[in-house]
Amino acid sequence: MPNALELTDVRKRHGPVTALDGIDLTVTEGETVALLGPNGAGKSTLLSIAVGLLPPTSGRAAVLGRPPADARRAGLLGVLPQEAGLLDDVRVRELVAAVAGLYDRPPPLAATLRAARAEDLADRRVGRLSGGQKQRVRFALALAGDPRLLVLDEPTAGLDVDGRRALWQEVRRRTGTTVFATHYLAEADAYADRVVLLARGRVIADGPVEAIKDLVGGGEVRFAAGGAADPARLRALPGVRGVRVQDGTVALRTGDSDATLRALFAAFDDLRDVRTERVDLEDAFVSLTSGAPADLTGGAR
Ligand SMILES: Nc1ncnc2c1ncn2[C@@H]1O[C@H](COP(=O)(O)OP(=O)(O)OP(=O)(O)O)[C@@H](O)[C@H]1O
Repeated sequence: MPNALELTDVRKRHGPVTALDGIDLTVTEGETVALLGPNGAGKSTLLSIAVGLLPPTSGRAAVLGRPPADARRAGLLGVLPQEAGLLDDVRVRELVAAVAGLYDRPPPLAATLRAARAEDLADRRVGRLSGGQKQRVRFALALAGDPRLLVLDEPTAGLDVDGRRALWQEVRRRTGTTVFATHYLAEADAYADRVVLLARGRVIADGPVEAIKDLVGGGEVRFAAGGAADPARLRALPGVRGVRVQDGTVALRTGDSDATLRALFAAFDDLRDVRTERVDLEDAFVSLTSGAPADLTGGAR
């Protein structure tokens, strides 16, 4: 069975800007994959190439074993691009019906509108809709061919709480493959099986949500350096990824602050000034980009 999505050494240059710098990515059928990364990391460029809306400078993209544009035409691929323009003068029902009409076996229009929570918008003119309502219509267009691969670029942008919940409910309900870009770790956490972390056009980490959460959502445990400042002993504590001793303070980078703290208190009885801090996502991204790629798959991928 072909993979849902396969990118092989994909590079994209815009003049002097390298947007993608050698991306290899395989998504198997049935996976829900979140693409995370700071602004300018290359998420939209990657997704645009994956769905055939942008040609790569070099490398190859395939959707279900076909060139992405073919897969789109065959109704295998549904796309919600970032900031896609919509025709203003038509009614929602006409627009969704016209797009569904491009496919061989589209689901009934009512089902598509319902799935995107756009039924109540059916008779409205697209140009008069609010930003969040337009996003629902874009989602309906992505669902219109009942695709096997759904690619969503920041799908919840502009949606209210109810709209976000409805969108994720629909993604969960579907049996196909979904790849989505988001800035929200919480969305990746709740809805993805796997997270691909991008920075500066490269994949810097790729693995199950829990492993990435540890990596980017870890913390730091600090305390006054005293008898417990032996770095080798500290490095052996559960969760610890790095040890720094500076100006009389020990700082432990950890993927599991609770486990590290428990072991620390059990191992040393002269601890003073113990504090824990969470490392924020942006800090984690910055520190990850300066290091080697993190393989969290145990070589499985
Ligand atoms: N048409 C273009 N011309 C020149 N540079 C571009 C173009 N499109 C993207 N870039 C650059 O490529 C890089 C990757 O951009 P991209 O939009 O893919 O990032 P992103 O991760 O989606 O960012 P964001 O989170 O802000 O949406 C950025 O440096 C961007 O400025």
